[in-house]
Amino acid sequence: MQSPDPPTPLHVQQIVKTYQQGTAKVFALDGVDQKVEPGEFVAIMGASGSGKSTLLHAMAGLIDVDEGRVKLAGQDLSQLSDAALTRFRRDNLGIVFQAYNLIPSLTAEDNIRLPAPKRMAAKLDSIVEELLDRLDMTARRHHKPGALSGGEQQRIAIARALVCNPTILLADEPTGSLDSISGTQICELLRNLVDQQGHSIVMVTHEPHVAMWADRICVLKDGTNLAELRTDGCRNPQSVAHQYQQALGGEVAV
Ligand SMILES: Nc1ncnc2c1ncn2[C@@H]1O[C@H](COP(=O)(O)OP(=O)(O)OP(=O)(O)O)[C@@H](O)[C@H]1O
Repeated sequence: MQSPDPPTPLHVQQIVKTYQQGTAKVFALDGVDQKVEPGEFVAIMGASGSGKSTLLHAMAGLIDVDEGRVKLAGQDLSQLSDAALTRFRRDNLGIVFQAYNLIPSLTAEDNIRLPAPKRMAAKLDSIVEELLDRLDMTARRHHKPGALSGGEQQRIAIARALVCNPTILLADEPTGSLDSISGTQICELLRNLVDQQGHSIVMVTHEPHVAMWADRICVLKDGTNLAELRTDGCRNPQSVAHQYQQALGGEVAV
């Protein structure tokens, strides 16, 4: 018998999110759709204020939306209680931030272990070993974040995000605090997670040379889907910048 198809990792349907700014109501998201397939790497681009972070936070269930639905691994997040949502997020979602958000007093290895629930105890050692190896961080496992470079800290943050084997990895400007060499290494690492491990990734970035590592680029404008760009695996920042510029109808530096 054939095994059933895996559920769609992430399906965002017509989501609207407003904020009150003084007397004005701001539509941070105004009817956004997005579907991420298994093993797909999607970048979200857009000008400052276009809604990128709000979309990522809505995808992560970190904020409630006013309208529409966020389905993660087939589960409508609005149907879960707060406690159930917290558990569901831990088991199905990995999140990586620009600022790494590691606990300074814990070693690299203990930061990776942090999100794992008790029921994983028996297999946690081997999972952590494998993550340290896969992310080339075994030699640095006993160091605290303050003794690691930015790129190394981000590797540990990615390992921590993967420790529960999530359905999807969300990354908010993961290279934003890194020099270009470390940033490229993190992009290569994310790409390998998709190509070699079959992970699904959504990454917010405003940089064409980072977005080019994705399979597909969703361009937001004023909280709406403006365009979908395909990278076709050619890793060409000029081509991405050109398509992005055309979509926005303005100048974008590479
Ligand atoms: N907590 C909040 N309260 C009020 N307004 C908010 C809040 N968060 C976001 N906004 C507004 O929603 C809109 C979208 O913001 P968002 O941070 O999602 O944009 P962005 O594309 O991520 O921007 P940037 O690239 O500058 O980070 C902006 O107009 C912003 O001012």
